[in-house]
Amino acid sequence: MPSGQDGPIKGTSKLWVSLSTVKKTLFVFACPCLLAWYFHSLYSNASENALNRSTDNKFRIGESASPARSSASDLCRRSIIQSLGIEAGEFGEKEMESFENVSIALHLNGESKHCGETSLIKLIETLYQAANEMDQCSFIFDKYVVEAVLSRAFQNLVGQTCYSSEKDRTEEDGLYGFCDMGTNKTPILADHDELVSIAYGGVKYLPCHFHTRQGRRIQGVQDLVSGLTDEAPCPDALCLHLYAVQAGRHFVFAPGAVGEIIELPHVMGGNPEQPVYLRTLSLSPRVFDIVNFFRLEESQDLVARVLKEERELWRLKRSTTGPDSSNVNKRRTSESGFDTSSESALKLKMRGFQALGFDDYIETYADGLQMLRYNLTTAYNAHHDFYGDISAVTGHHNFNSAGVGADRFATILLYMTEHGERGGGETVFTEAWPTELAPGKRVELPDAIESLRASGDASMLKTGSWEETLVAKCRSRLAVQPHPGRAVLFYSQLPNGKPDYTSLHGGCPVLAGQKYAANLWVWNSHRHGYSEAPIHP
Ligand SMILES: O=C(O)CCC(=O)C(=O)O
Ligand SMILES: [Fe+2]
Repeated sequence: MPSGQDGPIKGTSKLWVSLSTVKKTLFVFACPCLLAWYFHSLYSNASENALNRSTDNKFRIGESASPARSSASDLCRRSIIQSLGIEAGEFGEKEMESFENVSIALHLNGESKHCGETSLIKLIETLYQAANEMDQCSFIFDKYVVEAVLSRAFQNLVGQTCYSSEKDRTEEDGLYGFCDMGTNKTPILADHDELVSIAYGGVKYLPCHFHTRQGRRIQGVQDLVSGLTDEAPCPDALCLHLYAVQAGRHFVFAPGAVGEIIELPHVMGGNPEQPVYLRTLSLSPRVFDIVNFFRLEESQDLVARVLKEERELWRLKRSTTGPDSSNVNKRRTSESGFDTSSESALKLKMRGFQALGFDDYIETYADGLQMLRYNLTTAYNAHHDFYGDISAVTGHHNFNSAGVGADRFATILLYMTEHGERGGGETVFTEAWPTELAPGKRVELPDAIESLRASGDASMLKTGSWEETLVAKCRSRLAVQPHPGRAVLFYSQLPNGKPDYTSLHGGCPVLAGQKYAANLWVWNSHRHGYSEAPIHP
């Protein structure tokens, strides 16, 4: 059973706060200048091998499409080129030529290995074909149109190798079968109605959304070019890695190795002068340090505030578990309280969404910041932060995140204190081994218990108690040591929404001092208790 308590619900209306500069591609075609026509003629023949549909209604790559171009296709070509900033003189012929050498790797959400590869120039050519076929030529490219057009272009370019491995999908479905997981597996997110579906072969598919390796959502055609700077210098000759994310799902970071760094230049951290970046601690479960996420004063402010809190629902008191905050759990002996409204809590929640690759902060997807206090010997035994499909218990909320339900998706744990090497208080991931340890050096639990007892470090705990066993795990499994200002991210769900059972973790018994920490929980959709939340049928 996860840490209970969704936290008091502040209100039932959606609060939308735009986090990032909304990069809507808004290029008004006011003056069809010579340059546009130059590029128009330069590229007028270049796209004829793109997005071709054969008579059996399957996409074919590399075959020639009908060369007859309508004026709509001219408009598409001009508008895409203009969206790249070329008409504004930002990019000249040389830049366009250089796009040919820029490779783009497409990954399925959460996959470190790419499933397909193309060049930027091919993608641009295919984009205007796709926009034309979808009747979406315009000098104003809405973000959702861009996503639909990109989905269609990638379906054509790499759809033969980028497809879903889910049981109910085949190679034939290509990328569309991945982007649209079907009505039973597509949670209705806050922006669901804005999605622009793609009609193909008599079927309508929901589009993917596309993110850079750092998690930024592609919002306009020009982001394909500005995204390049995120990757410079081109690693392994692939200059831009894009991640296709299924409709209804969220971007999940996809490192290839422990220790890998992922910079988050779009996130303004605790110290605005210093960069924010992820350091990969584990691949399964996916655990990361978020370096420079928050600063000491923010942490002190949160602690001071919760200590002053007197209202029953929010004040620090013995923690409970379960979605309705009703059960005192013998295996969770900490105290907890909620900060749903302070400026620091709101700022951190917004920063958390931004770090996760959300382009909007959605209040109904977050619990209130949960403040934690652990006195000597108190702890939280290994648990998952997701609830699982417990609709039978709660009666109405649909927690089945693998379907259309909503459950906890990711946790950002904030630490406010430190306890020294042997002072406990770590967060242990009991299914993962310490990063730096060679496989031959791993210590199994019975040996870990024996050496703990020999050390006398846990003498204040009852022999044979779950707390003692937990300390032994904390010393032999992947454990994150608390430090003031340290923040750790881990996912409770897999990229397809299924619960990640390897995310089992616990708060280790505190053996020195008093621990303060906070949970920032992000759900995959509207959380339990809100009127928009998914209801079990
Ligand atoms: O205190 C910790 O280190 C972990 C806390 C935790 O996992 C929780 O409250 O859900
Ligand atoms: Fe937890």
